[in-house]
Amino acid sequence: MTRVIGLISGTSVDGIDAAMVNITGTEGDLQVDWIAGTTYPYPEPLRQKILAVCAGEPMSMAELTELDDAIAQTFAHAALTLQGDNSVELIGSHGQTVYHRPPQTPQLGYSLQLGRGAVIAQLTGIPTITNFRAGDIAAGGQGAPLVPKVDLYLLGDRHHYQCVQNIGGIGNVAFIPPQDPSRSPGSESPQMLGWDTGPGNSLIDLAVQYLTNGEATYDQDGAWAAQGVPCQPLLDHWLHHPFFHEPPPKSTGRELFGWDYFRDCLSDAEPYSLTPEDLLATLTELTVEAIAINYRAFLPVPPSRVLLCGGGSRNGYLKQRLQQRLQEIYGQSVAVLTTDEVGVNADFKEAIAFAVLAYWRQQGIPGNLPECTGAKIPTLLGELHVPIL
Ligand SMILES: Nc1ncnc2c1ncn2[C@@H]1O[C@H](COP(=O)(O)OP(=O)(O)OP(=O)(O)O)[C@@H](O)[C@H]1O
Ligand SMILES: CC(=O)N[C@H]1[C@@H]2OC[C@@H](O2)[C@@H](O)[C@@H]1O[C@H](C)C(=O)O
Repeated sequence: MTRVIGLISGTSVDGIDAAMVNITGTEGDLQVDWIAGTTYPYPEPLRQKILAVCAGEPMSMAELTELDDAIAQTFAHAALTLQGDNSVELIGSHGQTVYHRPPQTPQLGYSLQLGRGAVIAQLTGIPTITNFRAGDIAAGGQGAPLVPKVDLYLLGDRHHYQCVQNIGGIGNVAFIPPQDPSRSPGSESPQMLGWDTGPGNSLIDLAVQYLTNGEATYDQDGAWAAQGVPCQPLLDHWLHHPFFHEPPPKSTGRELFGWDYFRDCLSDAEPYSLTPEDLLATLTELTVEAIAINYRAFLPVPPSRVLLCGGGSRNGYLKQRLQQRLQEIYGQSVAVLTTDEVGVNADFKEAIAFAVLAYWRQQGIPGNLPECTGAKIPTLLGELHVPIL
């Protein structure tokens, strides 16, 4: 058994999710037992700097290195706070994505996560694995999504065609066909798939901040959007965005669905004189429709159930709209649950996944799935930093 802490701050930049778990087994026999989790907020000035650099604001190398170390120190504190009196053998730290560029043949992708591992290892005294995306990218992959292989072993089911749908700042899906070991060798099952579906909460959050002058950061439970009506012509216009129609493998980030895109949305919306409620309903519908379009175009069979995770799984209005939309496109009811309902904490699944990816790195097991990232081969993910005692 290995006790591991997984750390991540995602594209919402809402704080560091830290999960402490006990891990045994390898792949098919992987067992992850939950011990504790916490979300450790960034100090507000640090959060603002991260959002600024994500929005493309210029920064000197000196400022960038300061930011890198400030993030590493905050991640280390999050790990130490969660660790308490427990003995922890390994940390898997995703870090903070500040830039993500998907590959464009012949150019490789590039993905930059800040919070350097040597500092985290030194401050915590715990071996730390970081920089998980680089190995997949060097093998020609998108470097994302990396969580699907963990989803496969934690959430794979004998009978269901499942979609594990993360709705963070950005949305991503892992499509997992039934994992029935008794299936006869000749009876081919569709392969596992995974890709980014487009905006998750990023545009909804930006709209709430814009509409409240920064007083609020998100639409709790979707209560504000639920009072509005989506503007169909505007939605149809936004859905022409090529990312929604690009076949997988594909990945994205705040570079595509951040402030600049939101400003374009606002100017597109001007002729319709929408109320705040209608604007939020339309942006929420964009997230729903992006998921539905991607499923309809790229899944080989309809999912029999969808397991939601990430903060968007707490948005009751969004969840209800997704269920209705999937029923409309497939002409049959599709169960939409949260991963909590099948035993995996929906708020901490990504943090748990980076604990598992670190554990796999230590065991010499590849963490990527080429069918999801487009990498040429399965590769070891991450770099090990050992504290100097
Ligand atoms: N109760 C809630 N109601 C509605 N939305 C919520 C609720 N709780 C969280 N959210 C949304 O979830 C977002 C955070 O989600 P999450 O932490 O999964 O994103 P992330 O991990 O930063 O992003 P990514 O998965 O893209 O890296 C918040 O910014 C907010 O929009
Ligand atoms: C570059 C980057 O940080 N991408 C994230 C982001 O957040 C959601 C989506 O875009 C996802 O594919 C990816 O993270 C998750 C943890 C992944 O790699 O599976």
